[in-house]
Amino acid sequence: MTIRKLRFWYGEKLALKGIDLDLPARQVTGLIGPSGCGKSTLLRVLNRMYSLYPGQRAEGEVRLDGENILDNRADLNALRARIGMVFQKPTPFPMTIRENIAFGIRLHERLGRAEMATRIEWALTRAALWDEVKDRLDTSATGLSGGQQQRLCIARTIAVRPEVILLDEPTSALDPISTAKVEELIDELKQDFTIAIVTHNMQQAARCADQVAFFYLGDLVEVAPAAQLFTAPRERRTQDYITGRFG
Ligand SMILES: Nc1ncnc2c1ncn2[C@@H]1O[C@H](COP(=O)(O)OP(=O)(O)OP(=O)(O)O)[C@@H](O)[C@H]1O
Repeated sequence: MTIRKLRFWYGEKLALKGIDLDLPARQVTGLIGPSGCGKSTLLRVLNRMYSLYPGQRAEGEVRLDGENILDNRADLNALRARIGMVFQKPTPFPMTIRENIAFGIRLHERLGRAEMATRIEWALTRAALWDEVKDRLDTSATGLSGGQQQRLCIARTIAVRPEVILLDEPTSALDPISTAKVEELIDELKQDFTIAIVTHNMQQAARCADQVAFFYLGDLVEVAPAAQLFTAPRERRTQDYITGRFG
């Protein structure tokens, strides 16, 4: 995914001021920066979520396999299958574990019963949840722990086989053990998916991300391989942020 000259407005307010960033295939890109710098806004642009809100608009290019997804002619339903999103708080639907996965698949594909069962098992296995839920697929997803619910949301996202997965602070509501599981999962998923993760946790960015992008007040200040950004940042503002001088 390539982002070029991306500007984004909430009404009159310019929230992204001209972003150029590549999300390399099968790598994890960490998005960091102080509160309000535009990280979540960027994710909302990348899956066109803003289109639901009048007064919000984007300018520039976000290309996925060559197609500019900001183009008004882009098919939003198809796009949401290609670009999945996982939010900060686990958001299982109030239905069974099986139905949580099947629901999203049905929006995009018609699968026979056996194929559906295979796809559900595949998604739950890839999300490292299958062993914990295989005997309770027809019970309510709301009975799962927070960490399990978040892995269910990841399973629901990958079940439609997207190309890109956007994660908005996916572990901020989880305990350390569940966080470690989700981080392991991210590492595993990057073999097949292009991943962007917003995080406030710099250790998490250092652990999970191949490259890290530092945002400040709507600008992309610096992007570099994680090891470099955290040990030898080029920009003073990055240095100040990672050493805790602000934010
Ligand atoms: N719905 C909205 N209407 C107007 N301005 C908004 C809206 N949502 C966000 N903003 C503004 O856009 C800017 C970027 O916000 P955004 O939520 O993307 O930041 P963030 O880096 O994700 O912050 P946080 O780390 O706190 O989640 C902020 O100045 C914010 O106040």
